[in-house]
Amino acid sequence: MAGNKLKSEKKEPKKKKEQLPDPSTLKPDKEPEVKVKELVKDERTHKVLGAFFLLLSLYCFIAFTSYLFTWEEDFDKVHRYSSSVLFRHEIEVDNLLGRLGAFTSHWFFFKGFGIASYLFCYFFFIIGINFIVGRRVFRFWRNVKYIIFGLLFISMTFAFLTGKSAFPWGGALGDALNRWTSGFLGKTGAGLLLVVAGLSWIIWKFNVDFKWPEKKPKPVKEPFAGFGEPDEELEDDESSAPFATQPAKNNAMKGDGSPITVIPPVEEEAFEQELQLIEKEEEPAAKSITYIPPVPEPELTMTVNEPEPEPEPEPEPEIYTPPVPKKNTKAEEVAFEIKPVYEDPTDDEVEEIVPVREAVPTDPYEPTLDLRDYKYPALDLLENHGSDKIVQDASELEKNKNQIIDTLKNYDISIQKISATVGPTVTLYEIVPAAGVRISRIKNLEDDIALSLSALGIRIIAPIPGRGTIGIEVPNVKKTIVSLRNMLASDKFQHSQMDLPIAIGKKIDNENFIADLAKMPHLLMAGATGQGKSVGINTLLVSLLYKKHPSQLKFVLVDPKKVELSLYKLIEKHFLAKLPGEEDAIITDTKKVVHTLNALCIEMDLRYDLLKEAGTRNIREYNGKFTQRRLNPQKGHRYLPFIVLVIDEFADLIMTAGKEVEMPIARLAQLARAVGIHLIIATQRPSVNIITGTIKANFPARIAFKVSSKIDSRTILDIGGAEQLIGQGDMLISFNGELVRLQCAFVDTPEVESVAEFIGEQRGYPDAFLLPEYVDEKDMEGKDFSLADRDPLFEEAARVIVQNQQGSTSLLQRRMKLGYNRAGRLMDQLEAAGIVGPNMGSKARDVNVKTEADLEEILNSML
Ligand SMILES: Nc1ncnc2c1ncn2[C@@H]1O[C@H](COP(=O)(O)OP(=O)(O)OP(=O)(O)O)[C@@H](O)[C@H]1O
Repeated sequence: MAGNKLKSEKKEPKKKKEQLPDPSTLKPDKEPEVKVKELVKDERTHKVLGAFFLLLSLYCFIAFTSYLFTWEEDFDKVHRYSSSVLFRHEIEVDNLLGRLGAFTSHWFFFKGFGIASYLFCYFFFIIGINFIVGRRVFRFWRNVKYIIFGLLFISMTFAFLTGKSAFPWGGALGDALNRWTSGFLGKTGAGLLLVVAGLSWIIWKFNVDFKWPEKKPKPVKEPFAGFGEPDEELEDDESSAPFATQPAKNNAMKGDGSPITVIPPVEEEAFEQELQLIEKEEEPAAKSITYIPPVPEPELTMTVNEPEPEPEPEPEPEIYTPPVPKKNTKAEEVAFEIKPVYEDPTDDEVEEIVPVREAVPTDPYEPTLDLRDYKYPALDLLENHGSDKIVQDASELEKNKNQIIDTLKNYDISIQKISATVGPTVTLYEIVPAAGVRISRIKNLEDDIALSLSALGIRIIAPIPGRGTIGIEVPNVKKTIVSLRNMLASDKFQHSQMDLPIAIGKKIDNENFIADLAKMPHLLMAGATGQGKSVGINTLLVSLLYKKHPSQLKFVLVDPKKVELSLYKLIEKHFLAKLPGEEDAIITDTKKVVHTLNALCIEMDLRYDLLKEAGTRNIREYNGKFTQRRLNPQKGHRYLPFIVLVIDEFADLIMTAGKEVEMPIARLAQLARAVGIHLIIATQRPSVNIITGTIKANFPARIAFKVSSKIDSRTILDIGGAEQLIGQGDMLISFNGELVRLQCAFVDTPEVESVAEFIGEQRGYPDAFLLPEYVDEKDMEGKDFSLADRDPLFEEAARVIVQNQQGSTSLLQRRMKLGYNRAGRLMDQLEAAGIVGPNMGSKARDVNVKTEADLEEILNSML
């Protein structure tokens, strides 16, 4: 490099001399082209344009509004002189924005679109905002379509309704449309056309649900025999009416009216078999071919492991559809079968009961029916970044091999055999040393070998575990980008039955490294800035989005840097979880992070209670039982989605909140795996005060991108090596006791954006998934026993206790989604109010109030 530099410096004066005779001719040609391009791309140009459009929008708005009041006075002047009014100083107009305002408004209102002209203010506004913010806050083409429809529809409607009014309500366009349509269809026909167009738009936009009012089925007790008393609230739920079955509580809360049903326990089906099958995962063996180059020494052969055959003209499925249990269709069939019975009842009460008994046992709960129309993102939303074909340069291989042999020879180390495996970023040379050579000697020569190969990022693995060889990894001159698209298209990912499959990257032998986050069960990522952490996080998140349904997975995203995860805001109503009452689902504020982590701990405790009550050991067994309808939603049971907590900059949090953050994270990391809560934590600074012993002990799976020192590498991986990586997604993953070098799959921000947009545009839940409420201990201090300062949930808690006649704190926790401390405090307040008796150790407290009527009296007297 330095040599090159010197050469070019030396040459420069010569060049100048040659060009002296005609220096001016080239300049004017080149410069403007570069400048215009740069100018168009320049962020500042966008901001200036943004400001211009916003002002234009405001200008039009003021001019139009002023026109509404001054049009009569200004009409003659503007109409008579047309555009020349702009240049006649003697003409005075009343419009607030002078002659230009009067002329523009006249032009838009009278000659154009009437009152619909306000849509232009909106149009300029959205362009302005998009330019200023620097991304598509408003979707341009969609808005253009709405605006064109609005201009036609509103102008014609106003022209139709206002008839011969002097004010140009519909403008020239509205009048013309109205005249033509009324002539063609008649006045009534034109009116009907407008009504139909208006209604069609409303239906299209809001997907209005037309439901015939249904009769309320009489409460039925028998089908619930296995569950105890049915809940009033559920009986009243109208969405359950057609089949006289009850929606599961969590589905009902999400309110999409899907006929998801709660039914009595059924006999165990072959469901368990299905769950067991999920465990199996086949790993296609990497093929290898042998290539023997002309080696001078007789014993030395060289083996090149060919990359796995290209994901051949892979029949890429247009839309990836994960295996949804066939039971889906079954549920629908049942629904259709039942309907006729319900429509034609001779005796309402009897007919309504029958379907419940018949339909129930065959209809397993299917969480994906919450959003039954949900479409998984298609692979073509992602890009192919170059070909995934690994470039093998035979001369480069030969040269490196000879250099390794020579270097070792210089230190009197002879070898028996050398082979090479070419990966996407590095080539692994495996050496079998001659008998009697000590491995530590080769290891100590790491730097010398690196120097002689004049390459950065040499890593020596001595010995390669389980192979009896010594590995030397040398970076390839030409690296290959591993596209996430190709990894997601691979059979291994497509047919994976893992709970939370994540496509991480490619191994040196070109095999896809796809792992199950649920088994990891948490992941710690570290890497110096700019080495590929953010891309890595996106890769993991996008993999999960391609495989999971919104009902099965929720993300809690913590982004102290505020920009890295903001793209995922679009999927808030599908995949994000947040605290009740929070506006933003993506958490950027440290205080809120502490609350969210504690809320997650509460969710974890609640889930453990549910698991315990269901007699299950983990989320899989629990959800299995729930889908088989063996758990009663009225007792607080619900389908549990996996929750993945992602923290993009952990160091930042520890610096600002220290123990407050560390404690809940350590708790979650220790306990949350069984209840389906998994953590992905990334940090730029892997120092020991950030990645403490407690944290490390609970994150067995760790990823290191390039770090700045060997110490950092040791902190994260317990071994050096990550400082030798070459950046741009080159990484080491320590998982299952193995250390593997991978090239991280690459997904670019626009790809993530289009996946998020694709999901965000679909119908979602009414809100993000709500985590349990967390009340800061400090906020509640001193309020414990004072009835005047009762907890806001006091009355609700009292009702829960009296309805169930069970004075148990864990009942309050489960039913009201509360943490242990708050539930305990509520119980103390209930005791102070005489509603429950004193604490009786492990037994539930006595409930002193026997009926709800008595309770209401007590509550009223406390007001
Ligand atoms: N897997 C990859 N394959 C190819 N190039 C990559 C890969 N990962 C990252 N890069 C390149 O490296 C650049 C920096 O990556 P990224 O933004 O993920 O770094 P980072 O570690 O998150 O940095 P920071 O901590 O400053 O946010 C990317 O813009 C991209 O060009």
